[in-house]
Amino acid sequence: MNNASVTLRLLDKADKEILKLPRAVKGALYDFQHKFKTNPQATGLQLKQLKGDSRLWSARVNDEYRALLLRLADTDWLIVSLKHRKEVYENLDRLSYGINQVTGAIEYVDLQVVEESVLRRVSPARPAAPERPVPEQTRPQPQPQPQQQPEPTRPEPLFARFTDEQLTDLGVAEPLIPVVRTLTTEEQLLGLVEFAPQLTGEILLSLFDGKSYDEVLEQVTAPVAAPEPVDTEDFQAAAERPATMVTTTDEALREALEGEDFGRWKVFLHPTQSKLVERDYSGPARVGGGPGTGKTIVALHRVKHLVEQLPPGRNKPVLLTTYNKNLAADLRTRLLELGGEELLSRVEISHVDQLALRVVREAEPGNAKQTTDDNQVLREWRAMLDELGETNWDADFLHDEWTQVILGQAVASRTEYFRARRAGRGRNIARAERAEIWQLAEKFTQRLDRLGRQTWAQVAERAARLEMEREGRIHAVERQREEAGGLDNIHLQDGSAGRLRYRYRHIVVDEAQDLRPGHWKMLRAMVDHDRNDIFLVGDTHQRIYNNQVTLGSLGVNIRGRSAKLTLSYRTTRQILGSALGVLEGESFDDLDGNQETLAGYRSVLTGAPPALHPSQDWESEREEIAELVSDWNDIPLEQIAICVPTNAMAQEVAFTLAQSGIRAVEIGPDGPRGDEGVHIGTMFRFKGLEYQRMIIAGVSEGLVPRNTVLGLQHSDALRYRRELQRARSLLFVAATRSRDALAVFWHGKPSRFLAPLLTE
Ligand SMILES: Nc1ncnc2c1ncn2[C@@H]1O[C@H](COP(=O)(O)OP(=O)(O)OP(=O)(O)O)[C@@H](O)[C@H]1O
Repeated sequence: MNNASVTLRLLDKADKEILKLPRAVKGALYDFQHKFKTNPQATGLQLKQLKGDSRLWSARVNDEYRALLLRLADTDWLIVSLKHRKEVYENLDRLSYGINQVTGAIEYVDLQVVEESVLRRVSPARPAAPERPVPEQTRPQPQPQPQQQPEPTRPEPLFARFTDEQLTDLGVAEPLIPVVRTLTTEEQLLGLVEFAPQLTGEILLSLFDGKSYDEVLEQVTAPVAAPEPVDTEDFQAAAERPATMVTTTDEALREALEGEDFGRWKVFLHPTQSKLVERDYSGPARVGGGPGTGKTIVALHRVKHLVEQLPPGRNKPVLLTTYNKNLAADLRTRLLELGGEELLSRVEISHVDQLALRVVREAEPGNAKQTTDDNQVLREWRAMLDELGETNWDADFLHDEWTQVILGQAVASRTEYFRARRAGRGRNIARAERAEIWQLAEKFTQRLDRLGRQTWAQVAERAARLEMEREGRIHAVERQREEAGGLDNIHLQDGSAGRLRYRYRHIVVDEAQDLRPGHWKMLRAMVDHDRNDIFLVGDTHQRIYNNQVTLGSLGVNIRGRSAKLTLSYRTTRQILGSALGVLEGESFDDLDGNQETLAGYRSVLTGAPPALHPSQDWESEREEIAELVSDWNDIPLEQIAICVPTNAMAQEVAFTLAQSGIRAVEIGPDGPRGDEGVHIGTMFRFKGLEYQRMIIAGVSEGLVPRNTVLGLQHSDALRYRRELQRARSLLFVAATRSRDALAVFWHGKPSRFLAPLLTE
């Protein structure tokens, strides 16, 4: 045996066993992997084949513990479990392993562990359906109710309507079928899911939640099915498939064995995630998917993958960008965790406005304008309209029109504006009205100029123009080179042009749904049209700013390179069902003018349904919130967040909490303004964030959506619809931030968006 090249890997779920072990055993395991890789045959390791079995081996970790290993090939080993010495050698038939015939993944099951987990959950009095009904999308099939008779009949098994063959065709691990047949309650099913291979859990929960066989086949199985026929004897080929979730590098193995804070996201990507990370795309690619499906995780791994393909160097040819400063800081932290300083040193991380501002400053070093946020700009619009005595147009409308149509499409003249497309902008506007708007927009631009201010939309638009001009110069140089017959013998007219290159080789964008058209044009011009040029992740259901774009029209052609993640790693099935209810009836785009749905969006995590808290008035609501936060004293305050409709309400909640002695920090545009305390902010601030428990407060009619939105219903029906959708998306984002618990508060009349939750 060639000891120098021993491969040792860890199968997913074995890490969960390891996490539960005493610290000393983990330490021993760490030493074990080192010794094993040096020489598996070393006597101290007592490597031996388990009786009657060709692939399953055991090795000594310490006096008490043994590692169970699958021998994939001569020098290729896979740790599948870690057990107490006494548990390893009895009843070996219970240890089952094989290659899933649908996905080609290696699966390992300890039937005894699964059976015990199911038995622990036996609770005969409980019906099979979840404790509380959930909305239609995730509603389980009607289940038989327990009989009222003194002699209860046995409840029907959960999966009686499916044949064994159907279950295995979907990808359920074959050795588990007999146990699956015994399940009669949701609790038991959850017991099985805990120790079953990942796919088995996903399939069974989807069926349990009411999805049809065909839906599960399409949404759960097909995305992970092996593209080629599966050889169920070829373990080494199976180990290389994305469907087999294993550690692939020594470092990842060490981390998984070591880590108290071991991040599974760093190592065990879902097969659908890893395929997207590793794919070679012929041009810009997009990954969509509901909240918590790991889009950011995929973006981070994609960056790592791209960096690994780069030739050695010291520059930063990869740009990772997102919507705001806070999220960019978070990306930096996580990228560092994923790949250390070495990875970070090849990646530029900037939020997109910062990037645009840098481009503008670089081109106009004298530009000392102050950049103003949307609220200030709106105030300025109002002030101008007041001064002009203008009552035909309201500030919000003009601001949106200026930002989205005039700046968004880089409209440069009145004539161009007459012709500009106003798709999705609400009511039609006649030519004479356009002339009025154009004049007001010009006045407003001059006013800002005089004040020495600029808006972020102006910066984005300016940066886009500058970058496009720059790209034009790059093309001109290339043409010169070609005409001169090569690089060496050319005489460049512009001395600087020789150094002029695209700024990046690859661009990765998170939170893509909220970028402005100007941002896209700028990014497009920063990278050559080449393989793997732009990779963007985002979810239009979470679009909370009015920046609807059609990427194709901005030069970012994602057609044919669009994919979707559907398994939530954050939100429980209960919260997910309620959150989907909030979006009911709306339709969403795919960033490229087509429709996008959340079909297949699911979770295997289970928890309590959202708690609903009606209150008399705002004051009592705040007091009840303070009480709930005091009750949640089993977790750090920073893991709790409170989300409210307005800034004023955020301050009021913070005040009430302070009176109860609870520390709180507000989340500003750049993130939390302090380290300690419950996080409080408006719904806008929670984009991309995640908390253990979440309170959404003030979900009252008139606040969510705002009265001003409701007022548009008769004056501007299209804009009303759009604003209503945006308000729904805001609530959807807020509701999907929590991992464990969600509490919804309101006073007076509940928001119309809560109707699906209240009628259950
Ligand atoms: N393969 C994985 N293994 C373990 N955890 C994962 C995995 N993928 C994602 N997660 C976890 O799920 C959570 C959500 O991931 P992430 O933030 O990437 O989702 P997202 O799709 O970007 O969410 P949102 O759209 O709500 O911002 C995070 O806690 C992340 O660590």
